[in-house]
Amino acid sequence: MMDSSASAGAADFSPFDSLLLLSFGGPEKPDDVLPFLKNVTAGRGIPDERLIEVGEHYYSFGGRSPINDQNRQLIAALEADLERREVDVPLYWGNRNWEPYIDDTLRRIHADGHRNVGVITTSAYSSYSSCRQYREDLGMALEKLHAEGIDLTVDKIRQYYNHPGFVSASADNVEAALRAVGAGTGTKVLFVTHSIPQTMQEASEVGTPGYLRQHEDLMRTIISEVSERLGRIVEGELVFCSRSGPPTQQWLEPDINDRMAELKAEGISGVVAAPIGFVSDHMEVKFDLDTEARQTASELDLDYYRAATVGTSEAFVSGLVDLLAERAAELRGETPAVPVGGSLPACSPGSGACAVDCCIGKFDRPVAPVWPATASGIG
Ligand SMILES: CC1=C(CCC(=O)O)c2cc3nc(cc4[nH]c(cc5[nH]c(cc1n2)c(C)c5CCC(=O)O)c(CCC(=O)O)c4C)C(CCC(=O)O)=C3C
Ligand SMILES: [Fe+2]
Repeated sequence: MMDSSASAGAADFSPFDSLLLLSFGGPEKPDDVLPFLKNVTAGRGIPDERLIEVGEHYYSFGGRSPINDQNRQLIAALEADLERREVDVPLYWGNRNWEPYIDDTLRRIHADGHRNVGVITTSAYSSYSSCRQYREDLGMALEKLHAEGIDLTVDKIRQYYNHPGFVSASADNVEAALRAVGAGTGTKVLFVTHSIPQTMQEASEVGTPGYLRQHEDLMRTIISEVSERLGRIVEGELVFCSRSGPPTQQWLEPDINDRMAELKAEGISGVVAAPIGFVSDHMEVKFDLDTEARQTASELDLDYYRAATVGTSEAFVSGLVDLLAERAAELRGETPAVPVGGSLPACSPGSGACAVDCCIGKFDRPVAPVWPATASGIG
């Protein structure tokens, strides 16, 4: 664990004079659903039928995604942690797809007199959707603001799937779930994440170990940690949810529903779904896991239990603040400890190795922060 520096007075967050939680965003009321979905899918080639279907998921929850309230809670938890460390740097909130939009928030940050923003995103892994696209969002917002005569500097923490805070919070959740179901043999842990197109998976392998290997690494770390804590071998595998895109396009498989049917046929009696791909119980978790996969399990007569997401757990939240402190120290030219749990190295910028063209998308868009490619090439 990193030293939180709490006892040694205020932790040094310079050069950051402001912080930003950058997230996906979601609708707050039924009228928001369609404009939100248009924002998400602009230029992404998602079939209309899929959009209508996903719109229904939101309407069945009153047209309100849980994600915004969860981010408000995460902000409150981060602020409490910063206060404990006597760090007097304000934390703001911006989203890719819904209010408060990133450019509006950056404008506010500037108007409040701040110039150097430290960013946390709500995505733990490397891929276009979960890392680079946020850098593009920042890059495009900065370009827009620059045209208005407003200039800011942004930097962000590394992808944190293997940061000890995220790893231990995730392991705690799997352990708690297995204790709750009192499972012995015959129960399997299905580690669940968002499916992505095969092409996006391949792009993620250019400058990092890749989306898939990162999940597998965390899964193995959790399995060995929880097996040790429970004193028995935990069985688990990686499955996917929330596939979209046209059927002709290859996405990561197996889908959790398909895999549960096979496992039932193989004699498995129950599953624990552990959503390691998501940091809170947003719509993918509430609909794809708690509604759809639970229903599939019930039809298959398979016991089903969903493990918690990291949410606002202490280990996760203080890990994020440690990551901000780590990045701030790097920007001051220091070489802070870059702790990892698992067998893969720290992701950029902790290792300084994220290539400029890492996880490149299909558009030629500016990115911020811009990290130079390094000789090692692997982050
Ligand atoms: C890797 C990944 C994460 C995890 C990392 C992260 O958290 O960032 C994630 C999170 C989320 N995805 C979300 C919602 C949606 N994602 C969609 C579409 C897509 N997601 C993709 C990937 C990911 N998505 C991809 C490759 C697409 C296809 C379109 C494209 O290539 O961009 C669509 C369009 C309809 C559909 O096709 O499902 C929606 C509505 C919400 C908000 C939930 C809420 O409202 O509570 C969250 C947190
Ligand atoms: Fe998504």
